[in-house]
Amino acid sequence: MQILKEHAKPYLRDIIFSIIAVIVMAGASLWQPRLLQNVMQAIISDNQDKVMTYGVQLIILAVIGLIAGVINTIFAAKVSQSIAADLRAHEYQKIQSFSFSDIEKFSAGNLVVRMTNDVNQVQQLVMMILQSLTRIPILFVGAFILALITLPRLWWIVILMVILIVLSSQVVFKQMGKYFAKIQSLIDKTNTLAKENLQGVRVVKSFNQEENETQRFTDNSNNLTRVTTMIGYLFSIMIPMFMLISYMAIGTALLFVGRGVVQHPNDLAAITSFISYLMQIFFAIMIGGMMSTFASRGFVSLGRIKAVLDTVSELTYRSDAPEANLSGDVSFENVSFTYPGDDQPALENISFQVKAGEMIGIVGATGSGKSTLAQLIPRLYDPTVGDVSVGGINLKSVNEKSLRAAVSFVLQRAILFSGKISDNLRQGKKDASHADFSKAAEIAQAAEFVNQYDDGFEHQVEERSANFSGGQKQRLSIARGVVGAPKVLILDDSTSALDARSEKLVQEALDKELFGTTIFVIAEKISSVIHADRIFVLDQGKLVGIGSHDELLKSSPVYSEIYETQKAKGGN
Ligand SMILES: Nc1ncnc2c1ncn2[C@@H]1O[C@H](COP(=O)(O)OP(=O)(O)OP(=O)(O)O)[C@@H](O)[C@H]1O
Repeated sequence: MQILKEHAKPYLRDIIFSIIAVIVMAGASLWQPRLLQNVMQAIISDNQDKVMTYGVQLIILAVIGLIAGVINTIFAAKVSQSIAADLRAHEYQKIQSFSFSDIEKFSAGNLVVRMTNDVNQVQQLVMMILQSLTRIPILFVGAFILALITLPRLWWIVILMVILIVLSSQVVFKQMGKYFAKIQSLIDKTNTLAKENLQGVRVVKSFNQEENETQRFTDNSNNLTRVTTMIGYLFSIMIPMFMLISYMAIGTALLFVGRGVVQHPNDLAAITSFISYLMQIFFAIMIGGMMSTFASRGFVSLGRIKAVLDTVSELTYRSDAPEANLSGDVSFENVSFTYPGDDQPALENISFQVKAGEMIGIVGATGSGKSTLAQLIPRLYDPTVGDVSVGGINLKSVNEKSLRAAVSFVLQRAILFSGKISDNLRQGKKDASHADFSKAAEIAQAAEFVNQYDDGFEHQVEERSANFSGGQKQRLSIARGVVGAPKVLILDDSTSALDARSEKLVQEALDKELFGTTIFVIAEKISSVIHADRIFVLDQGKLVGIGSHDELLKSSPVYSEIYETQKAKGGN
C-alpha cells in the first residue's frame, strides 16, 4: 500500500476531485428515493404544484448525479492510468539496474508479466478504489439509516436482509477469492508457454513438436477456462440468491405496509423509497464484496511489483569511485564462484594475471566454466570468493562507466535489437562516426554484406533480427563489440557461426587493428585459439593449464586430450 501512496502523491489534486465527485454522486442517489417519496405523497394528496416542484428537483438531482459520475470517471481514469504509467516506468528503470543474477532470480518472462499484466491489475485496482471505495460505505450507511427513518417500524426487515446477504456473500466471495488467486498463476504460465513456443518456433517446427506444444498450451488454457467458468458459476448462483433475499425483504415489507395502510396511510408513499433503500443496501453489499475480491487480485499484483522495486542488488557500484582510463591488465586472485542457488562452484580458486595487449584463448569441455570466468571480467557477477581487477583496480571499487568503456563482451548468442544496424553499433560507442562503423564492420567481416544494402548501416534490423542469418548476426555483434576500441575484448564463442575462412579473417583483423587490446577468445575448437599468446585450460571449474599451444601439448593432459579428440574428428 505504501508504494501506491507514494505513486499517488503527484496526483493528489485529481484524487480529491474524483472523491468529491463520488461523494456528490452517492449523495444524489441517496436523496432520489426521498424526493420520489415526496412526489408520491403529493400525487396521493393531489397537490399538482408540489408534484411539479419535487418532479423538477428529482430531474435536477439526476442530472447532478450524472455529471458527478462523469467527472469521477474522468479523474479516476486519469489518476489510475498515470499511476500505472509511473509504476511501469519505475519498474523498467529498476530492472535496468539489475545485475544478471537479479534478473535470473525473477526470470525474464516473469519480469515482463510484472511490468504488463500486474501493472494493469493495479491500474484497475486504483480505478476501483477511486470509483467505489468512498461510494460503497456512503451508500450502505446512508441507505441503511434512511431506510430506518423512512419506515421505522420495519427496522427488523432491514437488519434481517443485511445479515442474510452478508452471511451468504461471505461464503461465495471466499470461494471466489481462491479462484482469483489461481487465475493469476495460470495467466503467468500461459504467457510463459506462449513466449517460449513463439521464440522457439524453429525448434518446435523442426522437431515436429506442434502437437505437443499445442497440447501443453491447451491444457493450461483449459485450466484457465475451468477456473473462470467456476467464477462465472459462483456469480450465477450469487446474484439470484441475493435477489431472492432482497425480493423476500421487499415482499415482506409490502405485506406489512398493505396490512397497516388504514392506520398508516403515509406508508403508501414511504414504501417506494423504502424499497429503493433496500435495493441500494443490497447493491452496496454486493459491489463491496465483489470489489474486495477483485481488489485482492490487485493487491497480489502490487506485492509482485513491490518485490521488483524493493530488490536491493548485491552488485552495486560505488558512487564515489573516480572515473579512470583503465588499462587492459586483467587479474584474478583466488577467485571462486557459485551461481546463486547452486551448491557446486562453477569456478574454483582461479588465479592469473594478463598483461594489456595479450591474446588469451580459453578452452575446456562443455560446462567447464569458460563463460562464467568471462562474465566476471565485465562484472556481470561478483566472485563469491577472491578478487577480479581490470587496469589494476578491484572491480568492487571500480567506476561503472570506466569499466563499461574499457571492457567489451561479445556474447555466445548474438543478440541485436530492432531498429537500424547503426543503432546497434552505437551501443558499443554512443558517438561513433561512420568511419568507426566502417572500421568495426571491416574487422568483423560484416562490411561485405552491409555494403550490399542501399541504405548501408541505416538498414533496418527486424524484431529478433529475423532478417539476418546466424553468421551475419555474429559479425554485427562482433562489430558492436569492437566499435568503441575497448581495452579488453571478450569473444565468448562468438565466431562459432562463421566459416573457417571468415573466422581466420576476423582473427587477423583483430590482431592487426586492435593492437594493444587484451583479447579473451573462448572457443570450443582449439584451432580458434591456437595462435593465442597464452591458452587457459579449464576443467570442472579449475584452471588446470596455462601456456602456449606447444607448451600445453607437453604439460597439460586435459589440453592434449581435447586436441587429440578434435584432431581425430577432423578438426584442423
Ligand atoms: N545462470 C546459471 N545458473 C546456474 N548455473 C549455471 C548458470 N550458467 C552456467 N551454470 C553452470 O555453471 C557451470 C559452468 O558453466 P559455463 O557456462 O561457464 O560453462 P562453459 O564452459 O562456458 O560451457 P559451454 O562451452 O557449454 O558454453 C555449468 O555447470 C553450468 O551448468
